[in-house]
Amino acid sequence: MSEKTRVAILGASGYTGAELVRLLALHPHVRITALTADRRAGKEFADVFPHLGGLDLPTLTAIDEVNWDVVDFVFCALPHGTTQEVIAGLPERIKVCDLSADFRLKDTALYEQVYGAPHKAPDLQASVAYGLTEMYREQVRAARIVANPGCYPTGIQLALMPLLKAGLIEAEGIIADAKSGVTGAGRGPKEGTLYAEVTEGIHPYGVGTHRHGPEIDQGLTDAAGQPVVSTFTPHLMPMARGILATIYVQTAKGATADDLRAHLSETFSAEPFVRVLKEGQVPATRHVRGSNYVLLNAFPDRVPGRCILTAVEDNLVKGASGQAVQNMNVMLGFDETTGLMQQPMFP
Ligand SMILES: NC(=O)C1=CN([C@@H]2O[C@H](COP(=O)(O)OP(=O)(O)OC[C@H]3O[C@@H](n4cnc5c(N)ncnc54)[C@H](OP(=O)(O)O)[C@@H]3O)[C@@H](O)[C@H]2O)C=CC1
Ligand SMILES: CC(=O)N[C@@H](CCC(=O)OP(=O)(O)O)C(=O)O
Repeated sequence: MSEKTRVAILGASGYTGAELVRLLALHPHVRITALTADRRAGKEFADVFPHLGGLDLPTLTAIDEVNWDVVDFVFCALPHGTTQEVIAGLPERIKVCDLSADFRLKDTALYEQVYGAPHKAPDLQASVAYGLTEMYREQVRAARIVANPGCYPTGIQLALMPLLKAGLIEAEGIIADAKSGVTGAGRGPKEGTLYAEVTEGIHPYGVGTHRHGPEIDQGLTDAAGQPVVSTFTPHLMPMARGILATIYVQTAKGATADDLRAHLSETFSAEPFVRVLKEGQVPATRHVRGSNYVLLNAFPDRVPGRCILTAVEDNLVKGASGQAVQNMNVMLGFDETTGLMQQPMFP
């Protein structure tokens, strides 16, 4: 057995950082050699996340205290806007999977417009692969830096890209309505994620303006081979994890929901983490909790010429840390499912 890959997790005291630790604890080819935090630097990981207290892990440090000589691969789980400079400063031999939004948009001018700040590493951007693994596997395999997709764009693009590529749905009139658990907003304290603000209610946010809209359109445009501008509305749900996307599409002339489902089934038949459900089966966030699966289905609409697609995923797993481990497996030549085959917990 060759030497284990030495992994650093930057932002390990956050939700996606903790999920990375949980998943990597089962990974036979890696060893965690550095964990970083900001406010919690200096603390033991087990004191921050007692549920993972049984693991032998390094103490949380500030990023500038990491000894890069003992790191081969970096997961960057920092807030967006903080990542470009950090990654630009890493030794070139280190491969990176970035969970933030900092490198997801290929057009740096669009990035500046959407995120309201200049891109701090535009030279690196051109070589970054977008890590929607099932759609961009070969680019991921060849890349030194992979931008892990946003949680909402993961399920939405997986449902739509194959259908646009095949010409089974129209590029116009796509509407994605999505609901997320509160962990999607991160662990840092914010008024909007206080218990009293979230429980016993649901509300949309970023209506017509959410920053994942342009990210979704980037993939849809690539798949359609023509510009796609979609409608995307996220909602915050009184639950900890999970995303459900309900997507309304105009079918190409003559195409039915059965055709869409059959094409998705065929496209993903060899994919370990994307399952297309049987006719009429309704996906639920409870069916993917803690797992790296995405479940898809297609339903007929009463409105002639329209269909309804559904996608569910765990925002912290396939929507973040699970997909990041999947991308690492591809980048480093490991079996893609290594460390990721745990089944969902139910209920
Ligand atoms: N949550 C989700 O479902 C998803 C999140 N993402 C993205 O992944 C990234 C991490 O998200 P998440 O884990 O939810 O975030 P959290 O807010 O839970 O964690 C953020 C982490 O970054 C550290 N940190 C915060 N500010 C700084 C700073 N200025 N310099 C260095 N470290 C800092 C925090 O340390 P400390 O705890 O000490 O403050 C913590 O370890 C974000 O970019 C997010 O957008 C992507 C997909 C899904
Ligand atoms: C519930 C919630 O607040 N969700 C986050 C998205 C989390 C995520 O995947 O995306 P990023 O990596 O792009 O931050 C939001 O809407 O901003």
